[in-house]
Amino acid sequence: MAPDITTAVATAKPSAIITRPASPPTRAYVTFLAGNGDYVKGVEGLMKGLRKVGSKYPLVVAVLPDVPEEHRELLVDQGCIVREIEPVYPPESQTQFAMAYYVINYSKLRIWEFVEYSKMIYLDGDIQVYDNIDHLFNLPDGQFNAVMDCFCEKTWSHTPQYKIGYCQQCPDKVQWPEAELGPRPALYFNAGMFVFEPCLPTYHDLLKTLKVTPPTPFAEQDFLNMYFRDIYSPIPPVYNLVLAMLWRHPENIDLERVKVVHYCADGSKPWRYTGKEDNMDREDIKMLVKKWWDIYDDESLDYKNCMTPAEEAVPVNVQRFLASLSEAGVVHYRPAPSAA
Ligand SMILES: O=c1ccn([C@@H]2O[C@H](COP(=O)(O)OP(=O)(O)O[C@H]3O[C@H](CO)[C@H](O)[C@H](O)[C@H]3O)[C@@H](O)[C@H]2O)c(=O)[nH]1
Ligand SMILES: O[C@H]1[C@H](O)[C@@H](O)[C@H](O)[C@@H](O)[C@H]1O
Ligand SMILES: [Mn+2]
Repeated sequence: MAPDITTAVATAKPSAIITRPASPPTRAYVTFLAGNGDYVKGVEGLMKGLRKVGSKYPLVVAVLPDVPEEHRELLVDQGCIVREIEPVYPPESQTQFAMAYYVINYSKLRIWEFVEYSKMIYLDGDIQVYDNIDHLFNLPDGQFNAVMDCFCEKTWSHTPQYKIGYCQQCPDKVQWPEAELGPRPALYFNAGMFVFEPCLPTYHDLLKTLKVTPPTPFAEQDFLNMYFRDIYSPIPPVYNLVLAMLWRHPENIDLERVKVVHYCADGSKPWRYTGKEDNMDREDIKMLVKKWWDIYDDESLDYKNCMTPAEEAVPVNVQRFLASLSEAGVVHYRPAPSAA
């Protein structure tokens, strides 16, 4: 076993003594926001959810330039760290109609640039956290952790998996026909939630690789699956409940234990919910949509009602100013040192 740091220092030769303590790992949650629509509600809700479960780490929101100032202010007032990112464009020759979709999704790759953090947990804006998941920051470095996806919904109809009824959630139900289709595909994660390490060489390589990779229907999700296939290490579905699992693979889910819910099924975004789309009238869906609203509407979770007296003493405009200096690298300041 490697000696701990105190032993290492005590037994080191004088020339090897560490004079400055190694800085502790810096960690944060990160989400992504594009446009002037209603996804900002999802991000406000997510911030409040992280606070409710007592997360120790801040939430960084990577925003595209088209996010209006009012929305950025709502997020700062809610205790988020807002960071603008440049859009990432897909390789040329793509049909125009899909352009916005690809730009939105590929821009997520910019978060690898946030190297002031050694480890981050990415969460989509349509995710809510119902239990503390800070322990995921302790997963071993050098891996890419995320939850395995399900292939059973119509959104997958373009794939051979869907066509033959194969799903990695129940790989024995329909066997993968190796003879006809070749080796079984690598495990595939949903990219609404993942644990990763920001890193500049990786960031540059991701963008370089993207330039020579034709866009595919699930955009950056397909791309990340391809790029990280060798270090992908699955984590249990409780860390990203893709809602279709409730009706496609109920035997794999214990709803009571679910920590993170991803409102990705068609019609399930709580702030747009009408109950009309397929499966949206299920009792478990109604319960989960209500649970999301309970957090969003809970004023006691608003940042202004949770600040310590010391934090409150710093006016919001000064906090914003400090945050922008921090972003520019002039000072180190976090408007919300923790979500709690
Ligand atoms: O107008 C938009 C659209 C998307 N988003 C951001 O982009 C994320 C991804 O979009 P969705 O959550 O609507 O997409 P899905 O969950 O249906 O999509 C899944 O597939 C996508 C690619 O097809 C991405 O990989 C996404 O992370 C993954 O969860 C959102 O959560 C949100 O954070 C916006 O801010 N504004
Ligand atoms: O991989 C897909 C993709 O992320 C879709 O956008 C989502 O709606 C599906 O549930 C998921 O299986
Ligand atoms: Mn999503």
